[in-house]
Amino acid sequence: MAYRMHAFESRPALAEGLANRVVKALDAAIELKGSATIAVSGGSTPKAFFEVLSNKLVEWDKVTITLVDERFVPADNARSNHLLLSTHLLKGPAAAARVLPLYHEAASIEDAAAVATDEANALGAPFDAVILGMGNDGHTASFFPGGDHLAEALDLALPRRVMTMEAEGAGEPRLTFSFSALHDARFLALHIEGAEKKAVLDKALAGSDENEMPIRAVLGRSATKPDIYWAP
Ligand SMILES: O=C1O[C@H](COP(=O)(O)O)[C@@H](O)[C@H](O)[C@H]1O
Repeated sequence: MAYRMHAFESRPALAEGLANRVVKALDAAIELKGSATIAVSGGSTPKAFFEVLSNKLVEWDKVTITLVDERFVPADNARSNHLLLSTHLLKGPAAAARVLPLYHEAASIEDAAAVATDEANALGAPFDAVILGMGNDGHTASFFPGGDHLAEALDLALPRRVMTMEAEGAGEPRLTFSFSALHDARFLALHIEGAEKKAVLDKALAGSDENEMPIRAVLGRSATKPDIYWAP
């Protein structure tokens, strides 16, 4: 598996280092095509990184931010990844960014996924930056072990899209970008923190079964070599 490891002494140092690298990716995209796109993860890990990034000087009005995955809950739900984004990233200079939510009020989660897919396709591909996280079960985005649509989600032959996912470990039904929409980001990062996540990463790197640990798809088959950002 090919990847670059960036190990930091502390979580604040990681947040600063990753934010600076993301600024570089966004600036380069704006310079090249006048706009930039970034898809970020939810969960607890990205909070400090979001706080640092929100204060960076970027032409944020030219940036569209979306989520790699979302719970099928409205944006005011405490478990919404969108709420995390609104609270920790969409403030200060970054408040000028455009946001593309994955959750939409719709008759069904499938309808919401179709709306999110159409909106994302209008952005153009690939993403300029994708920041993935990882759960202790080896999931990333909403590619959960045992997920009802895991095989389709990881199939690079299928089109870029937002799809639905249900899994025992996922809690609510989920919306997630397909691996085909994420793997070729111009900058592809995996952001993990702590000894437990490092042990999960080491286990993932030592094996090949993507059904057991879907993060292996990212580490083994991404068109873009992933940059792993880790701090104890
Ligand atoms: O369910 C999710 O979890 C992962 C990891 O979250 P963390 O709390 O362990 O940092 C996250 O990457 C994903 O976006 C989120 O929906």
